[in-house]
Amino acid sequence: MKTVEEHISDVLDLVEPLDPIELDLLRAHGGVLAEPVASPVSLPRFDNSSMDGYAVVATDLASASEQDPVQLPVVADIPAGDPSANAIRSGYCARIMTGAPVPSGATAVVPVEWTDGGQATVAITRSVREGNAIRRAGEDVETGTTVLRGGVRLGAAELGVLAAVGRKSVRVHPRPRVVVLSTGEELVEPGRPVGPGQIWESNSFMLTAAAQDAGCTAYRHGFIGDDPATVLDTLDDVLLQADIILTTGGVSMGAYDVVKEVLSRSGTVTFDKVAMQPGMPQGVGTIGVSKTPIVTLPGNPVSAFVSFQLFVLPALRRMRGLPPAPLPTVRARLARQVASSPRGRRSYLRAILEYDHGGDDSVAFTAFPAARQGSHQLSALAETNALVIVPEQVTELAEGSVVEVVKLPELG
Ligand SMILES: Nc1nc2c(c(=O)[nH]1)N[C@H]1C(S)=C(S)[C@@H](COP(=O)(O)OP(=O)(O)OC[C@H]3O[C@@H](n4cnc5c(N)ncnc54)[C@H](O)[C@@H]3O)O[C@H]1N2
Ligand code: MOO
Repeated sequence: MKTVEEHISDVLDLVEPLDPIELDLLRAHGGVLAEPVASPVSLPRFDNSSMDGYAVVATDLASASEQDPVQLPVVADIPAGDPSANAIRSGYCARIMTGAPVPSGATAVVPVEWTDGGQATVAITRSVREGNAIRRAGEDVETGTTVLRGGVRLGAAELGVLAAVGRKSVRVHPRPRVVVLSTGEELVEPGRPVGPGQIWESNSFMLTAAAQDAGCTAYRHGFIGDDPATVLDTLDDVLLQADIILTTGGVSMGAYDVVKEVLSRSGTVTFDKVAMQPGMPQGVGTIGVSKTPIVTLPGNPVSAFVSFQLFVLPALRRMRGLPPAPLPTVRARLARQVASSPRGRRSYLRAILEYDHGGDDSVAFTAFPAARQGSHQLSALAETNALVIVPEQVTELAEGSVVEVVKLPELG
């Protein structure tokens, strides 16, 4: 059997960062920057006031006090955005608002709270240090400084920085387009009646959402039956809209395992058993002249979910221009025993992971494995936030054992 690591590496080998495109800022949100961005200007661009008050020559106020305020004539009124070149000299002041350019000659700004708020002349009751309440040009960013390096994910703060340095658009690796297609003759659209032997389709909803959570644009193509010609035609149809295709079902040993049958004849997909539980039957390769990557996940819902987290997520990260890191793991103490795990396969047990600050050693988490661990038992998955790893050669674990645990992505 193939190891988990071998399969991770085979899936990763199929993908590369998507070619960068220029996108307006809000469309670039969630994308990964494909260029370093330097600021063409200083930030702040000009000396400006950080408070509403009066621009003064600080030395004029050396003697100012509550009892003996200094009176100054107000020779200008400077709102934010004022384009005029204001100036003051000793013995005068200008009323100024937050963000307004400091007039030449001024050496400090006195907040309005230290004054009587006068408009023709103002009485100032406190002295002020040089530079008070003045934000100097370039003290945030100097012209030419790199404000964002290539490879960063564009979230709220990054978009703010880009706009602040005047960028309208940037080059980003776009969100990968993921098409999700499930197969199975037994499947019925939720909301429709189910007949004997039929079940409501769930994998494609789950994986489409998982791909969206992973920063992709995901399309739920839905599901198709087990007719090889239809599967082939459908794959042909979705090729154009996909950077990567995910299928579920039809990859094990059954007489009607249609994905395996069709893709064994066309494309480069190889099918293997991976030494893990759940998620043993897996396939990966490319299809079409475009050599679109395709990952064929097993049909059991828990198997499909776990396989997505282990194999597909790192590949999606690489396509987005990020390092293809796996999900993080932590060490945790088992809150209950694991009675059995198949020898020779690595188990990923669905579990609730809790931070345990009362721990008396370096293990700061406790893992509560779900009671229902079947590949079909989706309800247990819905309550969990982690996967306990039981190594290939371990067949049981006592309560209290320290284990490695994969943290599943948190909802954003
Ligand atoms: N003789 C063998 N049988 C099986 C083996 C094996 O090695 N030898 N492997 C088992 C394992 S492990 C898995 S996992 C499954 C994988 O089977 P397929 O990928 O071929 O999936 P299906 O047979 O189509 O479906 C399996 C199971 O999941 C349900 N299913 C499928 N698609 C959906 C969907 N979109 N939404 C909800 N549920 C779905 C389906 O009804 C089946 O119950 O094979 C084992 N068998
Ligand atoms: O290995 Mo299959 O993926 O559990 O049920």
